[in-house]
This record gives sequence, structure tokens and C-alpha cells, in this order.
Amino acid sequence: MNAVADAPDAAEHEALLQFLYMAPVGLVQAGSDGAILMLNPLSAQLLMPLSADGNLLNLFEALAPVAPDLRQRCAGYSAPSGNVCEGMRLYLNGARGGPQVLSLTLLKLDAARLMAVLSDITEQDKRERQLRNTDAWLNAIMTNIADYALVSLDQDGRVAAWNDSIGRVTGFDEAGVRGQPFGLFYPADDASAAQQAHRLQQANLNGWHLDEGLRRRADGSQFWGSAMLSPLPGRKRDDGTLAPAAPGEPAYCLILRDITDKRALSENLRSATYGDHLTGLANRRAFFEAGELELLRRAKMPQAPVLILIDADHFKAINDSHGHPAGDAVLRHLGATLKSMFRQVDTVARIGGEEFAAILPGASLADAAIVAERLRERVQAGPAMVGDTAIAYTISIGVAAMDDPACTLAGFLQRADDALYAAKRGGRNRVVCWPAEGESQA
Ligand SMILES: Nc1nc2c(ncn2[C@@H]2O[C@H](COP(=O)(O)OP(=O)(O)OP(=O)(O)O)[C@@H](O)[C@H]2O)c(=O)[nH]1
Repeated sequence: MNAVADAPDAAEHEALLQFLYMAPVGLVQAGSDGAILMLNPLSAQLLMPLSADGNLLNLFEALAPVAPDLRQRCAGYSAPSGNVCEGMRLYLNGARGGPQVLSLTLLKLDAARLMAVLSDITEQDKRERQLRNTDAWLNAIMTNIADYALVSLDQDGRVAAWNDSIGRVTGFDEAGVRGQPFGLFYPADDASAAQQAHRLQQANLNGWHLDEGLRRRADGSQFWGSAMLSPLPGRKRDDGTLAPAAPGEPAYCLILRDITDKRALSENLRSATYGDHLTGLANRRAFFEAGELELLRRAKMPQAPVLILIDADHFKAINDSHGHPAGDAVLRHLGATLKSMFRQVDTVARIGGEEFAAILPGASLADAAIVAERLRERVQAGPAMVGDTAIAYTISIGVAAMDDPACTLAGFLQRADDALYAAKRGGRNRVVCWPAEGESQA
């Protein structure tokens, strides 16, 4: 070779060496018998832990602990050139999930030469394993947790993909579900196109939409369920907007869950927190919360609510002559009478030992006084039966309109209590409205 021709060769050679040195993958050139002809620093680094004596002389021998059949593979590869193996995973230190994972691609360059490309894919392998675990985990959830159901919906909220869990929770079969709007799982009065569109829109805006309520099974029966709706993650563009999905393709994920048990639990919790254990009415805490709420609402209502305080007369004497448990039975009797006399919208509570209160929204003082008088008559007319014993008792009632914008709930209670006190003083078994005659206004 002459000097003019030699110069570019030397430069190319230098560039090649530099490439081999810097390459982010391990490169090994070997003969067809595996004898290593050349290897770059990274491949030496990757192969070194496999070598028993630190001498990297033969590729097949170096890789024997993790790829014992490599020599046979090459021998059996009859094409003049091509990939003997591609992306073969080599798990160093034996076990899968060990500290290091290599990927090996072995190229047959020609009859005499092989080129191995090695790269460290430990992190990638770990991520893939995590994904597989997550997949298996999700699958296990969907298959084993009986009260969850997963379904994917298309752009318009129609069921795009069937999942067995849907059948299990709702009783629908694939033919009955695929292509149907997801309102199918809701009772008719909650399943309009507009209601569905609203749910999808909320999911688009917030990233998810969750609602709890009655859900419908294939046989028309209902259960208490939650529905979590969210756009599929793949649709999110870099700018945060959602890419439209192709017609019929999954665009949303809907997770339905039967939470009948959970609801019963929270109802129990609710009644433990807000219910009176003896009478089943609201308790003092519930009464005060409802009272404050009524005061907030009062401004927007044409009619202020009315507060009624009810107290059993001479209750101590009942306890003394019949015993405390009989007294309890009388209180239960009074509670049941109250429950039967007031409307659904009224708050009726036991706020003390033998003291009860009711808030009547949208009632005038005169109407409330009539209701109170009827209640008094009813209690007087019907004794409480405790076993075989009829225990007659009466009640006194104070009534106050909650119509003074400057007055607080405590203030209204004081007014009703003043009226109640007047009823007691006046001889009991009577109804008095605030301001009572002869009482000064608070
Ligand atoms: N059995 C029973 N008695 C209760 C309960 N809470 C309070 N009491 C009793 O109710 C009685 C209330 O007595 P007082 O406040 O003197 O009133 P009263 O005897 O009803 O007389 P007037 O209210 O003035 O008509 C007391 O004896 C309390 O022990 C309860 O949960 N069960």
C-alpha cells in the first residue's frame, strides 16, 4: 500500500478503535470455534464475572455458565450469515431476577467469523418483571375479588371490550353487553344519554369520575355500587388533552363495584354516630348539626323553620314507681309516637334524658302548634304498654319559630325552653308557644 492510500486506512482504523472503545454495547468478534479475536472494554467488563480464571479466550466457554448450548446453536446454524440468536437473555448468577441480566445477539458474519453484541439490560428486565407482576396482580384482583368488575368503553361510552368480571358482578353476558351504552348498568331513571355524557365529560375534565348509587343487574335487580370511570392513560397527549379514540376502540375504563356491604357498614356507622341508641331517633349531635344547617337555609326559605321541645312530665315518678327499665320503655314509646307524628323532612331527636326536640322546616308557628297539640293528645290518650302494665304519662311542649335573623340556635333553644318551662309551670300536659304570656321576650 502506498502512503497516500495508507493515511485514510489509519484514520478509519483509529475511528473504529475509538468506536469499539466508546460503544455502549459489548462487542466481541470471534472465530467460528468461539476463539475471541477482538473484544471491546465493555464486553470484557460484562463477560469477566462469568470467567472462572479471568482469561477471556473463547466466547462459548465464557458464556457456557449462562448459555451452555451456544456452540451447538452456531454449529447448527446452516445459513452462510445471519442472526444465530437475537436478544437472548442471560441471567448472571443463576437465578432469574439475580443481580445482572445481559442480552446477547450473536451474528454469523461468514463461515469463519462471529460477532456477539452484549448489553446490560438489568434495569429493563426489572421493569418488565414489575409490569408482569402488576399485570398478574391486576388479573388476580379482577378474577378473585368477586365484587369488582372491569369493562372498557369506546369514545361514546359503549362497551368496547368484555371482561368476565362484568358477568360475575352484573349477570350480563358478552352478547348482552358489547356495543351497549354503559347506562345499561344503571337503573332507567339514572341512565339517560345526557347523564352518561355528563359522566364521560367529568372523567375527561378531571381524569376520573366516581359515583355511588343503585346499579342494575341483567335480571333487573339492583345493588348498591360505585362506578369509577377514567379515560385510558394512552390517550393523554403531552399537552394534557385527550386524543380521540378510533370508533369502537377502548377509550375509557369503567370499574364497577358492588358495595352493598360497605354501604350497610357506613349506615351502621352513621347511626352509631348520629342515632340515639334507646329510641332510634337522631341524637343530640345530629340535632345540633341539622339545626345549624336549617339556620343556614333559613335565609333562602320563604318560611322560617319552627323548633319544638318536648319533655315527659313527672318522669322521675315513673322511674320511681315502675323502675328504670320501664322508664326506658316509656321513652321508647314516646320516641315511636314522635316518629309517627312528624314528616320525613323534620328532624326529630332525643337531646337529653327525657327531653326531645324537633325542627320543622317550612312550617308556620301556628301549624307547628297544631302538630304539637295533636302530639300531646296522642300521648295522653295512649299509655305505654310495658309488659302487661299500662303506664300513662303526659308531655309538655314548648314551641318557638326560628324566624329572628339575629338569633342563634342556642338562642332559639332557650326560647323554646322558656315556653316549655311556662308549660310545666302552667300545670304540665300542655303546649306553649314562645313568647309565652307573661314571659318577657329574650
Ligand atoms: N328510665 C330513664 N330515665 C331517665 C333517662 N334519662 C333521664 N331519666 C330520668 O328522668 C328524670 C327526670 O327528672 P326531672 O328532671 O326531675 O323531671 P321530671 O320528673 O320529669 O319532672 P318535670 O320535668 O318537672 O315534669 C330523672 O329521674 C332521670 O333519672 C333515661 O334514659 N331512662
